[in-house]
Amino acid sequence: MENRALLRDCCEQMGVSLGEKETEQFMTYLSLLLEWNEKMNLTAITEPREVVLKHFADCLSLVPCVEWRDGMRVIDVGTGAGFPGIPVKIACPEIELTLLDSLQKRIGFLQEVGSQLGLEGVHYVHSRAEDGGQNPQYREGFDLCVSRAVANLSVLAEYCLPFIKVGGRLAALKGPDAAAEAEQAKGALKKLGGRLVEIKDVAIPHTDLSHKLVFIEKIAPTPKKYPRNAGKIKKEPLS
Ligand SMILES: C[S@@+](CC[C@H](N)C(=O)[O-])C[C@H]1O[C@@H](n2cnc3c(N)ncnc32)[C@H](O)[C@@H]1O
Repeated sequence: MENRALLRDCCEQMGVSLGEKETEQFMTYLSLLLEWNEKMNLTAITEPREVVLKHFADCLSLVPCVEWRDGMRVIDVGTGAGFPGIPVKIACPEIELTLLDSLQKRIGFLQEVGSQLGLEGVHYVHSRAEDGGQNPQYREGFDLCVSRAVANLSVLAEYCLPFIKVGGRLAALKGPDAAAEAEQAKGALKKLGGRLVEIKDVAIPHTDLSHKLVFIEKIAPTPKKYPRNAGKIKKEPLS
């Protein structure tokens, strides 16, 4: 199946509506990703079909699981080449999206993607999550934080929860060990003002792959001492 048709079929099966314009935006994103990947390390996945399934469809699986609102403030922590933030933004253009990553060259790539796709309401932030979460400009300023493949849930919670408003959510795209990670992160979530809401199983069409979506609600402000510095977070994960 040709890439456009494959993407549209995945979307149909997942209940994501994608028009002509959005489909073309994905095709431009695909070309840019593969072109820039020859000059810099953006993704280990280099087959166009695999990009459509393992990056685009994988990230779009989040779309039917969230109530998207006009002007909703969303941050993607450790976005890398834009996953899951850019696919979500293409499918839900009404959100305000902040893409944060600690690698400047990836932010440069994302700015080019945003410009070529004509995306509006996207903010590009070169920062470590630990620094961004202590910055008053970003702290507790988001309705939703999304993240994929950045850290285990205890560490990820310390990176992400400081960005989220009380009443907002973290949606983490996780592998098969999500439940065990969530169990291990219980103490961390409590200290950071979070509460596990649900873990959803998601199947990716046209593959035998599945992943888990972990939803955490922010129920209390995060104490000022979190996030700690990078060394501390990794050496002594909260428990
Ligand atoms: C394995 S990649 C995953 C990228 C993307 N989320 C995806 O699913 O394809 C991890 C990304 O997180 C970024 N990262 C790791 N630690 C970070 C931190 N403390 N603050 C901000 N970004 C971080 C890295 O630069 C990298 O781009």
